[in-house]
Amino acid sequence: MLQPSQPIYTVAGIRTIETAAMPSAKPPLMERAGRASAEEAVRLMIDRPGALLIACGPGNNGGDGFVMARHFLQAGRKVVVAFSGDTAKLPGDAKKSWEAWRDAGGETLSDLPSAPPEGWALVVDALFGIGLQRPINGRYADWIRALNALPCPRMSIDVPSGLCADTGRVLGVAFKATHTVTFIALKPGLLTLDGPDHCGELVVKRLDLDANSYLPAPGWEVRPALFGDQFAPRRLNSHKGLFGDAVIIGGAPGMCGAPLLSGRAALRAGAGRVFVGLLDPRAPVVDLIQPELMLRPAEDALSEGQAIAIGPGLGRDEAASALLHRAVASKHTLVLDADALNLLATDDTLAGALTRRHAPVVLTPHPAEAARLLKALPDEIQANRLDAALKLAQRFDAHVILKGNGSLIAHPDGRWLINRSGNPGMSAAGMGDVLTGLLAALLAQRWPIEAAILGAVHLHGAAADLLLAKGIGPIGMGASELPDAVRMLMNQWVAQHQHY
Ligand SMILES: NC(=O)C1=CN([C@@H]2O[C@H](COP(=O)(O)OP(=O)(O)OC[C@H]3O[C@@H](n4cnc5c(N)ncnc54)[C@H](O)[C@@H]3O)[C@@H](O)[C@H]2O)[C@H](O)CC1
Ligand SMILES: [K+]
Repeated sequence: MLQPSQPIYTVAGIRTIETAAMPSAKPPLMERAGRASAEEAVRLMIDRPGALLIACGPGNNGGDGFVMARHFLQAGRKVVVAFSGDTAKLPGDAKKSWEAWRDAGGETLSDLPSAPPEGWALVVDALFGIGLQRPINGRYADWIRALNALPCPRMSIDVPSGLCADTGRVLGVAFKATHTVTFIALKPGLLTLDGPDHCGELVVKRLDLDANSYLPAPGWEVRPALFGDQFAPRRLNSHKGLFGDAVIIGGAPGMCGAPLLSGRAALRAGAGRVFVGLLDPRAPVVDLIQPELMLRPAEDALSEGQAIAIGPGLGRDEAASALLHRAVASKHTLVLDADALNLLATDDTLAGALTRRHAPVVLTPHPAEAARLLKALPDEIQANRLDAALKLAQRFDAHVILKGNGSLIAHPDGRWLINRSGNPGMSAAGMGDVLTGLLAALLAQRWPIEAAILGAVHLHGAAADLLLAKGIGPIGMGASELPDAVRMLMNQWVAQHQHY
């Protein structure tokens, strides 16, 4: 009997269902995938009595669809299968699945049928999975457009058809799922670029982890425990020196807002002191909204602090370049953002000096800055974000945060992960400045470099998610609203931390 699947736990909006203990002689992988898909579909159809439509493709993704259809047929549900290929050309397992569907009395239509009067209970995309090789066009594209227009839940098997499982790019046209059941492990393309817009609610079915065709996209499962003692409660016998000095440097004439945003964020994320070095000779000597910030002429701020973030509103003139050279020559942990990245992109001596440093460096480019650094076009960066992030990490021997939907973190040794927090409310001016400030604050508090990077990126997005949950955004969410939400999250995590 088909039972609806029950979530074991939800992390960052992704439910992961551990497959119930399998009989010793495990059924073939496709059987397990098709059944797992059917169990998920039952959950989606609980209050929807109508028929189920499954569109099958020419490969094993289609095979999963035939297995799923057979389970529904044997459970007595009305199920319609559309398959426009040649069953004789189906690959091995998929052919067997189709034959089992046929032998169970299932019929296969060669075109998409029109919806019954009561509408479909659910439509299932079993057209293409990880085997998509080229942009989808012709009849499959017509099917996808027609399915996307249907007013009912839409479920994808493994990968929304038309989405590249590696990069999150849409090849031609892509199925817009309300739910995606992916197998064995998350694929990077489900988590970055256009993946999240096409997956809907994402469920990972581990299927007993048989063929690990993809490395799990690490880092998507971000939980306080990842940060170890960083969230241990503060000792009573504390003083601000214990929480470090963060330094933000930027603020060329007319661009002081950016470093002030970074500085304020650094305060909210717990730095003991925050120095903001401003290039503009007419810059204010105090931030009247946040007088805790210690404003300094930029060249004086360089000698402060444990961690220096340089770039917000820095500008690209001689003075900015000279400051950047001094920062790179320093022994500090360094965060390069915004104009510091643009200067780096055109200054090979800086690049050389960067790779000779001992203290860690973090680059925080958005796609256009990454394109300048790699002498590429922004579209090329977005075409394979993971590749671009890894290339930057290697080229500059630095840790990299490639910002955007599903921000990518790449380390110089080639390890990488994708952040799952955040939402379109972050598409607003100043959000990058806030991230830079968060990073400087965690580094100033002597977080290990990888925890600081993951912490800053995750908290940045999680703060935006918290604001969204309160009805603030996505329209009009302001960068200066994030730091208070970050502070709330960090203190919640401290409260959750085991005290003994
Ligand atoms: N690997 C695993 O761990 C599991 C895989 N399963 C399922 O199998 C698919 C992958 O199957 P595969 O046959 O490799 O690829 P697809 O089914 O995605 O399709 C390939 C099929 O489609 C043709 N094709 C590719 N691009 C196009 C295009 N643009 N237009 C037309 N035709 C195209 C190609 O020639 C092939 O014929 C995986 O996603 C899972 O769903 C298991 O069942 C579970 C574990
Ligand atoms: K699919």
